[in-house]
Amino acid sequence: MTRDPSADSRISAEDIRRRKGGVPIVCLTAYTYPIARLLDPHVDLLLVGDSVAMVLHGHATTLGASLEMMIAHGQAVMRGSARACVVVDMPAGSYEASPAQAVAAARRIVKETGCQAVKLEGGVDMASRIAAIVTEGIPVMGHIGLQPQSVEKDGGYRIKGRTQDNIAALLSDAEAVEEAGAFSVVIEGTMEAVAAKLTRHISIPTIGIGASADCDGQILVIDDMVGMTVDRVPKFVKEYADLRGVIADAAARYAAEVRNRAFPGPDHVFTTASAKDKT
Ligand SMILES: Nc1nc(=O)c2c([nH]1)NC[C@@H]1CN(c3ccc(C(=O)N[C@@H](CCC(=O)O)C(=O)O)cc3)CN21
Ligand SMILES: CC(C)C(=O)C(=O)O
Ligand SMILES: [Mg+2]
Repeated sequence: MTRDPSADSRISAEDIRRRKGGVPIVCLTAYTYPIARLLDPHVDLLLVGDSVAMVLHGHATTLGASLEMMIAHGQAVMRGSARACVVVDMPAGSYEASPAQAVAAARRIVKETGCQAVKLEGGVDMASRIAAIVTEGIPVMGHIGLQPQSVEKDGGYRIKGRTQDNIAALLSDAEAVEEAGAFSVVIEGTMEAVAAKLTRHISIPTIGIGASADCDGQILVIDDMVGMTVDRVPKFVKEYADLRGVIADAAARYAAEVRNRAFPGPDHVFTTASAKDKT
């Protein structure tokens, strides 16, 4: 049940673009209908990240995400959100080959999910893909710095902007993404001072993750933020809740009550004496 998909009350990519330098833009990932329902009132932007392949599907890296996977989760998030700008990650292998491949994948994502924008990883090297998608009328969010889809090429998740060469490359990437027409850009896993410098250097909003409080907005993976991630969480994550603990405790109490026959109790079964049956 998509809530009012045509309503212009939904935050657009252009609305996000206009928020450069203003109140920080609040972003989180979302992969499912119930989480989209819960987060939508609190955030400006929901990202259906390809991190879904790791966080929900148990793949070792985001390279396990497919176009079909991203579309299925994008549809679920759109059904649960009414207000946020919804952005869907383009998975590895769906846009690198050519601008034409990128346009075909972006069109399919938007057509099948109704999302507001797509995101892809890369700077100077992927600027032609961004420009081609934007020309089709589909807003694009960039993603520079630490690019998880390049984890095999980089030999791990390495923080960027530690050397002068690296800083110059990041500045070129930020410029290229802006010039290609992106409405905003994620800056992931960079030295703090570099993220702040990139934010001042370009006129589109920067969304930081493991970056800097001086970015124009912040994003985290929802499961990390609520303490649901079972694998090691990156250093930059702040856990605002302990859902692992809440779920483990609930499972332990349920298991004990099933074993000692305390569950189901009188309120959880149908008998002629129970009020529930009189409806
Ligand atoms: N659950 C989850 N949350 C994330 O934020 C996230 C993922 N998964 N998977 C894809 C990427 C990978 N992320 C990461 C993971 C680790 C570091 C990190 O701590 N890097 C250290 C160690 C590098 C190394 O081992 O070589 C660094 O100093 O670079 C950074 C970003 C962020 N992304
Ligand atoms: C964390 C963000 C930026 C992301 O790309 C993802 O979740 O896939
Ligand atoms: Mg991603």
